Amino acid sequence: MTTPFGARLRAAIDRRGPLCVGIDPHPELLAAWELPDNAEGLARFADTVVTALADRVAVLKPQAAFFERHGSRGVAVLERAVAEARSAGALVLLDVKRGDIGSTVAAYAGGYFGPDAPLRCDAITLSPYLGYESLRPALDLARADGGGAFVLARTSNPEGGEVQTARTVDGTPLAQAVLDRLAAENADAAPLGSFGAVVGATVLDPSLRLDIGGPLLAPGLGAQGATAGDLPRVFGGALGQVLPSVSRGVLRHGPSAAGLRAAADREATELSRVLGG
Ligand SMILES: O=c1ccn([C@@H]2O[C@H](COP(=O)(O)O)[C@@H](O)[C@H]2O)c(=O)[nH]1
Repeated sequence: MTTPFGARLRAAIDRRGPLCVGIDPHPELLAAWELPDNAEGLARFADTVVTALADRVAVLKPQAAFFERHGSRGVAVLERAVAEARSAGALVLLDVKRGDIGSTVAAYAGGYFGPDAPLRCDAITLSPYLGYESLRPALDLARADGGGAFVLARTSNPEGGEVQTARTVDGTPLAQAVLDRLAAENADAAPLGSFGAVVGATVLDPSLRLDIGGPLLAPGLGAQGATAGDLPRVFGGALGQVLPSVSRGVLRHGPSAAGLRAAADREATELSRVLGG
């Protein structure tokens, strides 16, 4: 991939609107779609979402956990879904939240970035809570491959604040320290940096400086209670960098492709109204 992820994401949002839809095959959703809770059900679920949405939303975000719980057959389904979504025109952000010591992070990253990577995708999620620099091998590999990463800063779950509002040795709140590192990562990138932060749409923390020069993935809409109308308050002047993410709020409108498309279109219209573009 020669064009950096940030530029490809900006172009996709300009073309298709600011929406990321998650592919989260929860057991409850498989049941609601009358699919078996096994690799076969998973494959039909993923295929339905990719066929319905990969040609219209900017980003699809498979949640790896729901595939990995089915073992190697689930991971094979994930590999196919990622490849098919990308070839149908969506950017794929694989939600794996990897984080470890640097040498292990390098091994993880080799699975996602590089021409021969089995799960080659456009971007992944990373957890910086073993120390931001432990992520360096993944950030470097992503950059070299024209890929990107979204690093957890202030997550949408209520427990996140226990850790993320704690202060570093120099007194900076941990989430802010992550955001500051990402701003440095994106220095000089235009029109949008390739290294984003995860900041939940459920979180209201006006003290956070969100101007990182890269995208802000905002999960928490729909099932976790946030609405599009909350985004201006949560993101303030950084609203133009926000990539809202919805999983169950769209997926519960399946299994028909028409139902999924209508739900995604409603979300995109509402988000475009709030975010502009
Ligand atoms: O802070 C975070 C980071 C990631 N997620 C993931 O996003 C989706 C949310 O699903 P919904 O059904 O829209 O609630 C899920 O895959 C999470 O693991 C998050 O929610 N919050």
